[in-house]
Amino acid sequence: MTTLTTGKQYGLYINGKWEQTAEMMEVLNKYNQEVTAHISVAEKEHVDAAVQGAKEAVKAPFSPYARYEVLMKAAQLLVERCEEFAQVLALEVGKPIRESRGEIERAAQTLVISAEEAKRIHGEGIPVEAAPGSENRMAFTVRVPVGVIAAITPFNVPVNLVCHKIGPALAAGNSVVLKPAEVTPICALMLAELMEEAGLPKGRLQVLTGDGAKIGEWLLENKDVNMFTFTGSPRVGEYIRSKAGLRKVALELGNNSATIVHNDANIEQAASLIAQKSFNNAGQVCISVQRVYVQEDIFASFIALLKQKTEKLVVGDPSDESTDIGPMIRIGEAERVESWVNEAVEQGATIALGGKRNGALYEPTILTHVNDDMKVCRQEVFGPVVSVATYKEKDEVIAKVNDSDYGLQAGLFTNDLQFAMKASREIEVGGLIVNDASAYRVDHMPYGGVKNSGNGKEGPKYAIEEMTEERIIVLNL
Ligand SMILES: NC(=O)c1ccc[n+]([C@@H]2O[C@H](COP(=O)([O-])OP(=O)(O)OC[C@H]3O[C@@H](n4cnc5c(N)ncnc54)[C@H](O)[C@@H]3O)[C@@H](O)[C@H]2O)c1
Ligand SMILES: O=C[C@H](O)CS(=O)(=O)O
Repeated sequence: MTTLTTGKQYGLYINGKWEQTAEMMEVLNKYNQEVTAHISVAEKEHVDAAVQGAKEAVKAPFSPYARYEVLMKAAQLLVERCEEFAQVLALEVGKPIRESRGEIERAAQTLVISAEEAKRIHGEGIPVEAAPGSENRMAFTVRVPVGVIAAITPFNVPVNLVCHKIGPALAAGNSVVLKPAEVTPICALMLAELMEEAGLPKGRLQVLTGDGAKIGEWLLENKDVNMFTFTGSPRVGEYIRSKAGLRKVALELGNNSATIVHNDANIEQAASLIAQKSFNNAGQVCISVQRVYVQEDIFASFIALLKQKTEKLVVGDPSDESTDIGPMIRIGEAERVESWVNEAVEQGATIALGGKRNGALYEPTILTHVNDDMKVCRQEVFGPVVSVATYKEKDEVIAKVNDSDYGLQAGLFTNDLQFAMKASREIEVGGLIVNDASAYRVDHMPYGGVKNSGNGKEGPKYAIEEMTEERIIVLNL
């Protein structure tokens, strides 16, 4: 197998072999909607073979240092092939080429961090001798792999979010059965090829493509899967949790991220960062800024700056070096966003900028005069739309941010240390970003939400904790 070029047909990656199926599925170029490649469609027998192979592979020795070497080598290969991967991302996601390169650079870092963590997995001494009657005992814990991990990933960041699953899972000594999003599967298949070249033992990584709901169901039915790690929509996440039984489940789900701009903030900086972080990847980022709350004294000047900066963003062909915003993942998704904006306008919102659609391209859109119950505020837009509302008091805005089913990350621009500390105590999120927008992430930080945004943390160190079991060893001396 080589990399994506138009017309290519991809197989499933099972037990180190590429297997093409009779039924194939189209992968579209998201900018021109042309068929660019075909992927294989896994059936139940393929799912079971992949899980069985993963279960066998986990029994073979694979030392922490060997895991470190494989992951470091994979990171190096990814850096060398950055351009090739980025071109594929631009095609299959519609992600602008400069942003695509950024994703590949981050993914390589995620693999490096995972490699480093492979050498640091450790337990602790437990002073059991402190208990009466246990004077002659000693104890310590070790962390052991959970076994076979099913990793199910979304379309929007298909290289780095796959690396956030396979990196820590392999570093911890597990096997992985990966099910990438059906609309953006090619990069995951290329990653499997790269892992093999980096020396990953056969069977440690299996990749299944095809119908997400069917493969998901067969994975859930297979009792040899020990853990599910899922990134995607709350609807599917909740379903997986309901069917996984007593097995481990880690969920990274959606958000309708809020960012506060207080009247003492650097408004220029806030407007620049919010303009950038509301519209990256056409707003299809789980921590993308969706709700902005601006202190009412500075509303007019903030909106003027935000418009000025957003107007400069170039919408168009993701392969073009000058493009800032490419197409959404499907024309239907752009139509949904258009209908939500139109509905908000009917309910009293004003379009300060944008609001127009051309196929899958939706212009970066700023809404004002919104209320918290409009879909564009209450639900996850997952598109290039930001809604700006005002507030008077600190308690009021904290309550507004918290009036959400979600809680992944939030942003706060302020120079008031007391406010920043109050917000860090009271805002219900997995991460609060002070003097930046909600969409800040580096790959070694703990990352994950509360409420309907999920549970469990990613970032290799934290994911490894989820992907291992703590076992206590007690010595009776
Ligand atoms: N919190 C995070 O880190 C994070 C990161 C990226 C995306 N997301 C969220 O992902 C969503 C967008 O991604 P999406 O549209 O690809 O999500 P999605 O839930 O539609 O799909 C995610 C994955 O689940 C698979 N799937 C679909 N039905 C399934 C089923 N019944 N059982 C098992 N798997 C099934 C899909 O094929 C895909 O691989 C947004 O809500 C976004 O916020 C969250
Ligand atoms: O879509 C959500 C992603 O987790 C954000 S990031 O690409 O990891 O920064």
